Amino acid sequence: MNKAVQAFLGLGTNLGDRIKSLEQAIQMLSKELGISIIQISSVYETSPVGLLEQPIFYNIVMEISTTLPPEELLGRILEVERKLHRVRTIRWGPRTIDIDILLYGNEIIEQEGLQIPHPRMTERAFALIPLQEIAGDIIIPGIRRSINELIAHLPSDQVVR
Ligand SMILES: Nc1nc2nc(S)n(CCO)c2c(=O)[nH]1
Repeated sequence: MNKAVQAFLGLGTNLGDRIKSLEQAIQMLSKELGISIIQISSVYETSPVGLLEQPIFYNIVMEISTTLPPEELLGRILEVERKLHRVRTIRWGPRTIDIDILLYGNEIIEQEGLQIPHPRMTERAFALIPLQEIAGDIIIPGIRRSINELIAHLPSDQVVR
């Protein structure tokens, strides 16, 4: 039995019934062997980052405890996205659900298709603010600034409420 690792997932959706998509993703992840959901942030309404001309996103961050190695965790996540009809059309475009691995213990992973900590999380209010809500004192491996400091330095155009 592998040791359990604390990990944080970022979930986002801006297509279709956004609350339903989040609920279904949470339900599916909670059924995955090797994944236990510890806590889930509030739902935040967030302005799109990346491709700006698209619908408003709903975002959450969840803390999990997992015995799955990172690659296996990613595989399970991609499977949940696929089941929720995540169609990868336009990069940065609208999606029914997007699940990112933000943190996996204190690990730093740089692989094709798997970068942890998530490479853009320190610039994204939609990841940092829900993360602050459930784990404000967490240290991001390789980043010297605290979550609060990172949030304080974000561009003001990212609206999260
Ligand atoms: N506000 C917001 N903007 C986003 N741009 C992309 S791409 N995504 C998908 C997550 O990488 C999001 C998102 O989840 N929320």
